[in-house]
Amino acid sequence: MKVTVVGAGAVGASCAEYIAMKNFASEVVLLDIKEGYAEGKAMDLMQTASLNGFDTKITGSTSDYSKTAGSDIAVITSGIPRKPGMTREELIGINAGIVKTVATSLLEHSPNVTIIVVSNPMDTMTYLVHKATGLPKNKIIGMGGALDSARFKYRLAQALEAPISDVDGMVIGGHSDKGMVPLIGHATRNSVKVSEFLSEDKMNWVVEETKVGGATLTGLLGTSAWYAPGAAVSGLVQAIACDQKKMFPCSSLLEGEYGLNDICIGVPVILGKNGIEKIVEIELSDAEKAKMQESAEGVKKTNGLLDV
Ligand SMILES: NC(=O)c1ccc[n+]([C@@H]2O[C@H](COP(=O)([O-])OP(=O)(O)OC[C@H]3O[C@@H](n4cnc5c(N)ncnc54)[C@H](O)[C@@H]3O)[C@@H](O)[C@H]2O)c1
Ligand SMILES: O=C(O)C[C@H](O)C(=O)O
Repeated sequence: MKVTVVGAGAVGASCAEYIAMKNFASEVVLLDIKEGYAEGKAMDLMQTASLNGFDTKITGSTSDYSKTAGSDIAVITSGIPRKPGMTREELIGINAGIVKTVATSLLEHSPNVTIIVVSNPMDTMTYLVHKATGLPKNKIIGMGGALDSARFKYRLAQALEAPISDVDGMVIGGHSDKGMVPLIGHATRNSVKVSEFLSEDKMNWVVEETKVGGATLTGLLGTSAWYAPGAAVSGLVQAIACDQKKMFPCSSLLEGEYGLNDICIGVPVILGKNGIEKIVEIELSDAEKAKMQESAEGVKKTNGLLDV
């Protein structure tokens, strides 16, 4: 199993590290445009192999896509991150050009690749990869909901004063400060709805903190987060590489599901060796449907800025 990660910055290196630590891939190629940067990150990570006990071979490449040839899975993290006070949507001007070039270069050397899009604004970048590559829709996956759901569970555990392993919950919709739809009505503590334990105010707090999860970290760090994003990507890569049939909310091209068309947005999907093997349509309340609709309108507005 060969995995390429484009962009050897904070998120790309974290992806490579978590993938290697899980020891399921034979090879990870890191690629960046900064001369020597991916090679340096790869060497540093390889020097953790004997310490951390993995056999995955990590190599680096400066802009040489021939090194990525025959990749089964590629992760696109190249592009700029936001700074405090910015929205993810403001990154489109620079990141759209980068993501389009990267996706087409990947495909030239790996025609059967499955692409996981991370660069922001992620739902729009995922849509752009569809338009730019023409790959089948099961082979293009946007990562956002897996991360947002992890943040949702973190806040749920805090509010419940419970261990995270006790809680379950999912975030669908667009990966944006306003567009996320944390499904608080479906969230559980050991199969019991969290509304049995939490006041309306506490549940609202959980939802609002989840939606601004990325912005809160950007404010603290001065740039956006990388540990949880890298871990979330590694979970998707592993589900595909190991044919796990695991369910994650991912940005997926919709053709009528959830009443939406011609849009990539976060919905629950089953990930296995064929990428997105199924889009799962869950029953939403009227309020949740309205939020999903509003979220989709936001994503479509950003898609409208693309030159496709
Ligand atoms: N979807 C998500 O949940 C999620 C989570 C975290 C970050 N992100 C996004 O991921 C992106 C990367 O974030 P980061 O913190 O790693 O940024 P970073 O600046 O640390 O790394 C980005 C890397 O991309 C490289 N790059 C730029 N253009 C390139 C090109 N044409 N080809 C190859 N490499 C190129 C840069 O040299 C840099 O090393 C940002 O757009 C950020 O918003 C998304
Ligand atoms: O917040 C960001 O801009 C990066 C990423 O989308 C995140 O949610 O951490």
